[in-house]
Amino acid sequence: MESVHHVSTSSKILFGKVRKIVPPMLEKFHKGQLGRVAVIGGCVDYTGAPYFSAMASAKLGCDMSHVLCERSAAPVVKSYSPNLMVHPILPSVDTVKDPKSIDAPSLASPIISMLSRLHALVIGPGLGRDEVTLKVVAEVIKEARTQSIPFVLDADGLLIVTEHPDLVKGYKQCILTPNVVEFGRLAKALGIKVASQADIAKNEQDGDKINKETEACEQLSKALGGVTIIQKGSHDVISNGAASIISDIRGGLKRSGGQGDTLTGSLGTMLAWRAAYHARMWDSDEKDNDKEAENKDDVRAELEDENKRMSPATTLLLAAWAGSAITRECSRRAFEAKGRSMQASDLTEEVHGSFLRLIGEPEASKTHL
Ligand SMILES: NC(=O)C1=CN([C@@H]2O[C@H](COP(=O)(O)OP(=O)(O)OC[C@H]3O[C@@H](n4cnc5c(N)ncnc54)[C@H](O)[C@@H]3O)[C@@H](O)[C@H]2O)[C@@H](O)CC1
Ligand SMILES: Nc1ncnc2c1ncn2[C@@H]1O[C@H](COP(=O)(O)OP(=O)(O)OP(=O)(O)O)[C@@H](O)[C@H]1O
Ligand SMILES: [Mg+2]
Repeated sequence: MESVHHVSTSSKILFGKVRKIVPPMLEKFHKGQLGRVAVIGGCVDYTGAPYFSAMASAKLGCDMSHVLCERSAAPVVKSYSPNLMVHPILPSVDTVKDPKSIDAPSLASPIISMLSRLHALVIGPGLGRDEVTLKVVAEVIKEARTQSIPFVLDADGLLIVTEHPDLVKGYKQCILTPNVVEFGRLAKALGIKVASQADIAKNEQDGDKINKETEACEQLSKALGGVTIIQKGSHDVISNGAASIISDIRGGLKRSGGQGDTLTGSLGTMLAWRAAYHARMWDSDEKDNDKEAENKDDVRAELEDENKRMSPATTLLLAAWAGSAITRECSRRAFEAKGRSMQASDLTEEVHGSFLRLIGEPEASKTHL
């Protein structure tokens, strides 16, 4: 199919480039430099999702993991792990005086005041659909964008985009992670006609199926002004509208809920590391490259040259691909150990092993281990 823009670089080469954006572990670094990530989510109904996301982020290797959740969820999430910093600062209809006339920017201010100290946000795991919460989170998204803080949007966070696409339109520091149903909702909201996954599966051969799905993902990304999207499924399609990468690392066969949370947490840490790479936090052997990748040939050229520094457009796609690959490997390993009894928490325990197997420590770390 002519109209899709696949970058079909091998996984081995991609993992080599992922290693370039993983900060080495050096004695000179202080607490926080390997990543300060906050998950915004957790409400009366869902406490597992923000926990799985924040733990994946921590176990992949960020230094500080925060959860910003609704008041009723906080003691529960805290009880799962003392490693997480849990802040009960997300308002809901139950915690404001008059839910019909709220001052959303002022309710959002405790969260907004934390933003400058964070490297990345994951918005949506277990957020719920409380009308007050969603209005406040929309304010946080606006401010995060103003401050150029990268974020991942998932689950109920995607509902905010479905209702207000302008919040993210054209923002080049975010990743949307819709499942099949969420992708359909987003496409409908943006007036894009896409064949349903069921129709694609019924009518197309494997190669055509991937092309059709990629075409849909590229269209949605373009409609959102080039936002990076991971369309989750039997393989994950990752696109920024101009270039697309397929993640087809083998996963497990159990489809228990909550696996998407390992993905969002991993992405949070990858985004924090990507920011450190672009801030040149450590010495690199890559040659400077001032050009921003604009199309699939530029992206491929940056990915396939071991010694060339990558531009932010390429590292965003690569971070998305790495998060997807790690999650699928976690699922494969957890499924191998647990079979049909596998649960989301089993993926959490596989994050570090998956990182080591797929990516491995950067060279500079090795001398210190
Ligand atoms: N332990 C937890 O706290 C969990 C909380 N979760 C939260 O639950 C809330 C709702 O998430 P949902 O994902 O249920 O979203 P929705 O409430 O939008 O439901 C999506 C529905 O689509 C179905 N579906 C998914 N993939 C499909 C496919 N390929 N083909 C056909 N149907 C498919 C699912 O079974 C689900 O019923 C979110 O806030 C989410 O973060 C989930 O992440 C699961 C784990
Ligand atoms: N058929 C499949 N084969 C292999 N991996 C899959 C398959 N379907 C989904 N996955 C993987 O599982 C992870 C979660 O995707 P899924 O579609 O279950 O998201 P979700 O519905 O948002 O999950 P959650 O229950 O966490 O909200 C992704 O990393 C995806 O690659
Ligand atoms: Mg989900």
